[in-house]
Amino acid sequence: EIEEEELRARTFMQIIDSRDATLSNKVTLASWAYASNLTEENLQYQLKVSAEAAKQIKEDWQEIIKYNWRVFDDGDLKRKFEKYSILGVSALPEEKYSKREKIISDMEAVYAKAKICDYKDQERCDLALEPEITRVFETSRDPEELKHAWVEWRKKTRIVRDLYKEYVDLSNEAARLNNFTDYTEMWLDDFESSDFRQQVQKLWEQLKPLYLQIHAYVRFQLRKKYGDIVSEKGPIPAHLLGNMWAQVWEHVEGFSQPFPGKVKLEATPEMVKQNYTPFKMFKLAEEFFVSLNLSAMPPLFWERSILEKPNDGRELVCHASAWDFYDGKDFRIKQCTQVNEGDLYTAHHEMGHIQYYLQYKHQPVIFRKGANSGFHEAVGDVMSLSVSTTKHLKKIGLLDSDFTEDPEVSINNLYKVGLDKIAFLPFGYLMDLWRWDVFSGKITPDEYNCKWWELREKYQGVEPPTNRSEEDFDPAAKYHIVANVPYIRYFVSFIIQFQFHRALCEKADQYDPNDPTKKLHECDIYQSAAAGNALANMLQMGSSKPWPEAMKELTGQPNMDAGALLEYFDPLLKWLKAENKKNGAFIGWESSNKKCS
Ligand SMILES: C=C(C[SeH])C(=O)N1CCC[C@H]1C(=O)O
Ligand SMILES: [Zn+2]
Repeated sequence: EIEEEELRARTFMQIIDSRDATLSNKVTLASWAYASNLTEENLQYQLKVSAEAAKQIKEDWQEIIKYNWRVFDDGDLKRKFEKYSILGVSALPEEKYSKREKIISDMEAVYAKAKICDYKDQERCDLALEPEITRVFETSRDPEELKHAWVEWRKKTRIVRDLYKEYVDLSNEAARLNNFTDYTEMWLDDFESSDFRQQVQKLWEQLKPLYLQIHAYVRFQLRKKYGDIVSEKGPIPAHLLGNMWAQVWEHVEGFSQPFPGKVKLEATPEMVKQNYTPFKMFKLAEEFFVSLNLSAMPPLFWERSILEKPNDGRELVCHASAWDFYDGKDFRIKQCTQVNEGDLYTAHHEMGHIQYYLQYKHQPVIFRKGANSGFHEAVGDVMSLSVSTTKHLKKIGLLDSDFTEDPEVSINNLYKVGLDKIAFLPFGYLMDLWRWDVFSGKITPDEYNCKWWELREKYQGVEPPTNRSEEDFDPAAKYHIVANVPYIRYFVSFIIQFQFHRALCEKADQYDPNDPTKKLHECDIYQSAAAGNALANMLQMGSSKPWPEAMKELTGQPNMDAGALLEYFDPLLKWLKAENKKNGAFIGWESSNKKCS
């Protein structure tokens, strides 16, 4: 009677799948409505729809667990039941479920609506994170102005500290109702690898020497520019690195290029000169995907996406995001796009999510996810690795027409990419190192902030511009913390995207380890259908198979491997080591003299 039960189970799964599609569409529409217009009415509607969905999911789950799915023959059917048998946060009793949903929505709204006063004009107090405060970090070279923005933003976002503690407790309660030890274990279940944390720790250890070199070089350059506020051997003051969270450092490139005096490697002036608009930026991104024989954006994408910040006075979540509405037709991006190079790469990043949605839209809903969440974050960045090459930027007319390649310019560009990709690694790691310990109880609420700064110093070698205390709650200054979005996916992405890039560059005949004229960091896969087809074959799998099988499908081997990133940046590592030696730059950092109490 196993066969008979398996037949019934197959029919039942089809019913569950279509029910899941309808429900997911409704929940996503309500969530989009609120995120795009943060009114009380839209919040109430989102909470109502979310509560109803949780109720329905719990009812379906009662049915699902009645099947003896562990002994089924059909692996595909088994995998569906295995995934549906984990109820998730819907396991919470209704009022606790809604309480937790409201807490997350409220924390996200605080972040989205937060405003600070202008350093130069204290009367003007309407500066939002995007675009105003972001622009200060990218353009100001006044340490006092940067410190003001850094401190004031954190004063406005730390007010969620008590909400966050409740969110942690409710999330752990939900995890335990799913037979996980805590919410950390529930998050990590996604990676389907029992030793995932060890794998990630080992990857960081392989990458740390490269990070130490770029950290030492950047600190040396910042000390030259800003003087003694940057110590010779201590951590780097976080407000001087061109980014609110010091997570990417490309905005210090202008005054720290390995070979100064070379042509500027920035596309922004050309974009402005050529009257680029956000729409044109996304059209350019689409054209890159189509050139690889991948899918164009469907009509609804252009009709329903929000590609620039609305100027009708509404409040909305500006943090860039890509949305799947689970009906095979409606896919959207919401991004408060500015016309600059960084946002052009973000546009490619977000469109990478949409491409993944399009490639797996034929899958049952339960498999319409990345092979793991790091895969989803990597797709768009793989495109940007090609787009950001000087040869590509020149090809699309975004570099000076009289631009000429030479080995020093190549190092300058590799350095610029490194200020994004290498600098990011410890931040991408420590975000969830902190949260894993918070959910597991190793970090208690009375030490939330000072443990955060311990990790920021230990892994990233940065320090706050002023002393901190437990009055502060600096993790909440970062979107993903208040929005309940895991982060280790980005650390994974920044490693595997180089494995994907290397595989695609070989397919595009743009890279050959034995041919010095086909270097990995100069590869541009543009217009290679061979590369695009190989990528599509992997993307179409969705999460229907464990991620090592998807990794093997594209790269020929099943593991995460730092080797591709190290190979890509090897010429830069050689240059940095020599330069740091020549400058007598201190490698690593001594403990900070800033206090947290
Ligand atoms: C662009 C997105 C939306 Se999925 C993002 O959150 N990213 C992309 C890179 C890292 C991380 C961040 O901004 O912190
Ligand atoms: Zn993303």
